[in-house]
Formats: sequence, structure tokens, C-alpha cells
Amino acid sequence: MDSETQSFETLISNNLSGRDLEEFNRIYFGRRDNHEVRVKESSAAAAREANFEIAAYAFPAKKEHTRPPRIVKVGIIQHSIPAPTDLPINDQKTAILEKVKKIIDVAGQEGVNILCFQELWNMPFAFCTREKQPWCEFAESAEEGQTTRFLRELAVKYAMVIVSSILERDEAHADILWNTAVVISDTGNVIGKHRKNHIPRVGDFNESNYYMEGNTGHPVFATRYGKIAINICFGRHHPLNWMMFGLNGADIVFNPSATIAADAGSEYMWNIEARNAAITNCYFTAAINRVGYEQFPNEFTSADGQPAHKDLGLFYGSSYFCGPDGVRCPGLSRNKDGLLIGVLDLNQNRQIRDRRCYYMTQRLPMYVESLSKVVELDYKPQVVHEKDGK
Ligand SMILES: NC(=O)NCCC(=O)O
Repeated sequence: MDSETQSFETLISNNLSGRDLEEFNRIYFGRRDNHEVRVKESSAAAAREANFEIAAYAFPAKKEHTRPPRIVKVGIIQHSIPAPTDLPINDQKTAILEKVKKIIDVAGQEGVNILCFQELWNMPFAFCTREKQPWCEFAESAEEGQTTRFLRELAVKYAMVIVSSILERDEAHADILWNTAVVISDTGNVIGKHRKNHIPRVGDFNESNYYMEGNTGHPVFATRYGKIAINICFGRHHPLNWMMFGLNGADIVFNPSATIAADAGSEYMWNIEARNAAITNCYFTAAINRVGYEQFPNEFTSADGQPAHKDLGLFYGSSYFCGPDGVRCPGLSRNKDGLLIGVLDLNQNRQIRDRRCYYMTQRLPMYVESLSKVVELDYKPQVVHEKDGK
């Protein structure tokens, strides 16, 4: 699919209809009817005006006798960078904040309770360049930086929890950088932060030149609306990363990402990974990707003998939600900004756990024993060979 392809879903709906489309939906998404939820006319109008897509889907649970429903409205935003990357840093950042504020306002009007952006949403994804200047200047304090201050106000205004993935400047520790998700409460306080656990070393994703693997473990943040966690981008290839957030009690795990169609990002894997994590860990997942091309002033190479270039390739958007039963909703487009809203009944998590018993059958002690052997220097892989060719 090239950058002109609007989305996987439009490819399907342009070519299937009626019973065939229903059957496709049943087999691929997990349900015939996607449970689309109507957004307010004013939200649709604001989205048209600001040129972004808006869509909402419900993920209901069965009615229970002993617990009321736990319905949470969750919003995810994907967006392209609006300003050229050769503008002064502050101008670029202001342009992004102004653009995304229009989408946040619509999320607020829709009553979104928890909102999450794409990875490093307030800057271009410049790590492909390997240049330290000027890109390191985008870094900010997680607690007191411009972006957190900007979001605190909006969090209070809309009584919204906001998850904001930024390049963190750790002033308390010699000014080093981290790739950090900041969790801002609906009270405006910073509840805490999580630093990216798995840093890519693939293709043009040269992030390891800028920051190290995170040191915050697998925190789950207890918000007014539910327990949430953040598995930042490359961590989606690591099942144990997803697993730990589940073991710590997450209801919803966000996967703010910056990924491209080429091998390094692998668009065909995007649809599977956050979905598989939702299934195996019996929680909701929300996968969020950047959109568009980001052109940098200087050429860089990929160390693969191919010509130097100035962009990473297309960030293909396609953000989506998946429920603990593995049912997912249609994704946002591949080439347009968007706000996707999931109306999630968190009761579904326990209902699926009771039904499928994946936690009960997990065998953690067996894996603890095996893994503790694997990390030993003299580990011998458990491979059984045929004896003497007999
Ligand atoms: N941002 C990031 O970790 N990207 C790495 C490529 C990928 O696996 O998506």
C-alpha cells in the first residue's frame, strides 16, 4: 500500500458490501457490526474544519449482577507535524501544540476521560538524522516543561487524564535524555512517568544515539477512570513488556508509536501486535502511530549502501483499539490526522479472564525457573538430539 491508500478498511469497504462485508468484519475484526458510536455534529464540524478524521466505537461488556458497568471514554490522537523541520525549535513546537489543541478540544467536548498521543508527539521524529543539534533542544522536564504545563490546563478543563510521550530532559541526573510518557491526572497533577524500555536498533531508528533503555520498570497508573500503562513503541515487539503491565493490573495499555511501512516498522505487523497483547493479557490496548512524511534539512544514510535521503518514509497512522476478547475496531486512516474514541466497558477484562483462564493457566513459576537459567553465563539451551542417528 502506498501513501495514497487511505486505509486498509477503505480498501475493504470499497470492494465488499452486504453479507460479504459483514463476513469480513466477523472474521477480521471479530464482530459483524463495528458498534460505531455517533459523535456530536459540532465535533464532526470541527473535525472537517481542522481537516482531521473522527470516529468512535463501543466495546461493551455483559451486564453483571454485582458490579455496575465501568464505562470509560478513551481518545487517541494521531497527527502529522505541521511545520517544516528547519524552523526554530520553539516555532515548530508551538505549531504542533496549536494544531493538536484543536483535536484535544474536540476530545474534551466528546467527554473523553483518558487521552493519549503518538510517540514524542510534540516534535519531529528526528533520531534518524543522528544529529544532536538542534533536535536535543526539544527535550523538556517531564514535570515542569512547556508541554506538561500546556496539558495540565487542558486536563483540568476537560477533567481528562492525558498521556503525553515526550523527549525528557532529566535535570536531576546531569541533564540526560529519556523517551518518556508523562501521565497527567484530571486534577492537573503529574501522576508519574514511564520511560521506554526497549530502544530500537533497526533501520533508520537511531534512537539509541540519544537515550538509553528506561529505568522505570512497568508502572501502572491508578487514575480516576481506570488503571493504565504505557508500552512505548518498540516495546510492542516484546511480549514480556506487555505481560508485566498486565501482571501489575493494567486495564488499558497504550502503545504510542512512531513507525513506518518499511521493514523497520513493518506495517503488516502493526495490526497484530497490540491486538495479540490484548488477547494474551486480557486488557484493552490502544495502538497509536504518527502520520505523514517528516523531511529533515540534511541527508542521512541507512548504512545499507542505498542513496542518502532526508526522510524516514511514511508514518502510516492506522491507530486502533482492541478489546481483551481480541475484537478490534476499524483503524484511523494511514495518511490523515485523526481522533479515535473507544467507549470501553472495563468489566470486559475480568469477564474474559474468567472465561478464558489465561492468567490461571500462565505457569509463571515454571518460566521464572527457566528464565533464571537462561540468563546464566553457562546456559545450555534445552535441545534434544536424536541419539547416534537411531
Ligand atoms: N519508535 C520506534 O521505536 N520505532 C521502531 C520501529 C518499530 O518497530 O516500529
